[in-house]
Amino acid sequence: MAEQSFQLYDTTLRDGAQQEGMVLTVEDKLAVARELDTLGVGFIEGGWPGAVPRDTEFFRRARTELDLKHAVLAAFGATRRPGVPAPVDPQVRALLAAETPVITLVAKSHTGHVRDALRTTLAENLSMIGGTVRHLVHAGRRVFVDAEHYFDGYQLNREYALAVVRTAAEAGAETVVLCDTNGGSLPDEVAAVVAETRALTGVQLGIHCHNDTGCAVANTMAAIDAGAVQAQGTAHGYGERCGNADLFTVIANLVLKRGREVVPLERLAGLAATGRAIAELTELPSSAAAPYIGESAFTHKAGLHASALRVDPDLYQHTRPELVGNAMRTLVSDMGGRSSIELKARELGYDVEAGSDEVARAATRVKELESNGYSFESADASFELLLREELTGAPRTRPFEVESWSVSVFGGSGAGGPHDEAVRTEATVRLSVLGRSITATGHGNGPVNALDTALHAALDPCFPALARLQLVDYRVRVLSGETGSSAAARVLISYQDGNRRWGTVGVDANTTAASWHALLDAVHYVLLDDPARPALAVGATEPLEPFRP
Ligand SMILES: CC(=O)SCCNC(=O)CCNC(=O)[C@H](O)C(C)(C)COP(=O)(O)OP(=O)(O)OC[C@H]1O[C@@H](n2cnc3c(N)ncnc32)[C@H](O)[C@@H]1OP(=O)(O)O
Ligand SMILES: CC(=O)C(=O)O
Repeated sequence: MAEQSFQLYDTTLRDGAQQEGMVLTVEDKLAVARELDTLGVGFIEGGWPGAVPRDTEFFRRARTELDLKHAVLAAFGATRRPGVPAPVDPQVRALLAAETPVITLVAKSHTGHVRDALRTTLAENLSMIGGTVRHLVHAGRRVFVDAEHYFDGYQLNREYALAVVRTAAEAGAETVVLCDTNGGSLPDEVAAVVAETRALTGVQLGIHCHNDTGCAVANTMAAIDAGAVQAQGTAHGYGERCGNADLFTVIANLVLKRGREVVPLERLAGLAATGRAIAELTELPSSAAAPYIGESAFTHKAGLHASALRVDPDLYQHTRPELVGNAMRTLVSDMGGRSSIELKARELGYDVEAGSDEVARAATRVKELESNGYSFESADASFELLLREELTGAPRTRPFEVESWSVSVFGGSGAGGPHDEAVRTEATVRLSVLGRSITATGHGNGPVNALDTALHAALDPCFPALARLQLVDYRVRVLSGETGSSAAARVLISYQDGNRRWGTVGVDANTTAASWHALLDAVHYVLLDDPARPALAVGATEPLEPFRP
C-alpha cells in the first residue's frame, strides 16, 4: 500500500535547472514533468513565474498541456520585497497568476542574510514572510515555505531561525522546508537540528539539501529519520554547484531500505527508465555510478565477486536490480576468472558451466590477450567472437576472406591544419565472398572512416544485415610502456546496431591495422547469426547458396 502522507517534492525544473550546462526549453520542461508524474512524485516545482520568462510560459502552457495524474504543480518565488505590500508586489502577483495549487516561497532564516543580502530588519523579514503566506493562503493556495540557509542560520541565531518557522506556520504554511542552501552540513548536524526544530515548534517540516559535502542524500535521509515529512530533491541530483539531493536515490532508499512505500513498487520498477528519459531530455550525461539506476550500479568486474554472484546475486548486491528497473551485468577483463566468463556467457545467451574446459580456455585467452593490450570490458562483440571459437572448438568461421586492404592519404593544398579540405583519405579492400573476388573503394575523413565505407561498399550488397551497422565512436590508446609486448595501439570501436550498442577491440603495432581488426570483428559479429547469408553476390547472376558455417 503506497504511503500517501509523505511528500515527495521534485524541484528538477527549478533548482535542478540552476545546474551549469542545463538549458531546458518549455517543451523539455513539460516532458520532464510528465516523466516525474509517471514516476509518482507528489509535487513538481515548475520554476519561478514572473522572474524567468520561460517559467512563466511553462505554467501558462501547463494549464492546457499537462494532464498530471498524480502530481500537483508548484510555483516557486520569493516573499514580498521589503516595504512592499504582498498584494501589489509584482513577483507575488506573478505567483498567483501561475494558477498552481501550490506555491513555494523562499524566505530568509539566517540573520546575516536578512541584514546583508536583503538589507532589511529582522522584524520586517518576519513580516514579509507572514504577510506573503497569509495573502497566498487567503487566495486559496497551499503554501510551502523554503527556509533558506536554515542550518547555518540555526547555528548563528537559533531563536530567529525558529521564529521564521513559527511565523510561516502561524500564517498558514502547510510545511516549512529546512534548507541546507550552502550544502555544508553533515548528517548528524541535520538530524539534530530537524529533531530540535520539530520538538520546539511542532510544525510539519520538510528538507531541502545541497550536495557540497557529498552528503545531500544522507542529510535528507537523516532529516526524514528525524521527522521531516517532505523530501525535496531533483532527478539525478541536478542543481547549482554540486547539485541537490538525488530524489531518485532518496525514493529508492525510502522504499527499499526504510520500507516506506512513497511510490508503489510497480512505479519504482520504472525508476531507471525515468532516469534515462530525463537524461535524454536534459542532454546531460548521467553518471554510470549513480546509485540504483546507474549503468554500473549492478555491474561486476572482479573475479571473486563473479564467483560468489554465480551462487547467489545477493552476495555482492545490496538489493535486486529489477526492483528499480536496472539489470546485473558482468564485465570481462583480466581481473576476472572462469566465473566471470560463465556469467558473461550466460548474459549473452550461452549455456555454459564454469568448470568446463571451454570456459577455462576462454578465461586464459582473455588474460593473455589483455596482457598484450586488449581490453574486452567495452568490447563485448570481440569477446563473443572469442567465446564462440572456444565453444565450437574451431577457428572463427568466416563468411568472407580478406585478400588485401590499403589506405592512402592525399596531401592538401599545403595550407595544412585540421580543416584543410584538400586532405583526402581513400581505402581499398579486396575480399573474397564464397570464392568470388570483390574490390571496393571508400573515402572518408580519416583511415577508419574510409575503411568502414569501403567495407560497407564491398559487403552490404551481399549481406544486407550490415547496412544497419553504424559506427558511433572510435577511441585509440597508445600502449607504449603499458604492456611488455610490441603492440603499440589499442583501438576500441562502438557501434549502434538497431537499438543495441556494442563494441569491438583491435590491437596492433600499427594504429590503422588495429582499427582494421576492430572493424572486421564488427562485421563478423553482425554476421554470426545472420540467417540471410549472401543473397546475391556482386556479379553473380543466380542467388548464391546460403552460407553454412
Ligand atoms: C537558494 C535559491 O536557490 S533561491 C532561488 C534562486 N533563483 C534565482 O535567483 C533565479 C531567478 N532569479 C531572477 O530571475 C532574478 O534574480 C530576480 C527576477 C528574482 C530578481 O532580479 P533583480 O530584480 O534584477 O534583482 P537581483 O537578481 O539583482 O537581486 C535579487 C533581489 O532579490 C532580493 N531577495 C533575495 N532573497 C529574497 C527573499 N528571500 N525574499 C525577497 N527578496 C529577496 C535581493 O535582496 C535583491 O533585491 P534588490 O534588487 O533590492 O537588491
Ligand atoms: C530554496 C533553495 O533552493 C535553497 O535554499 O537551496
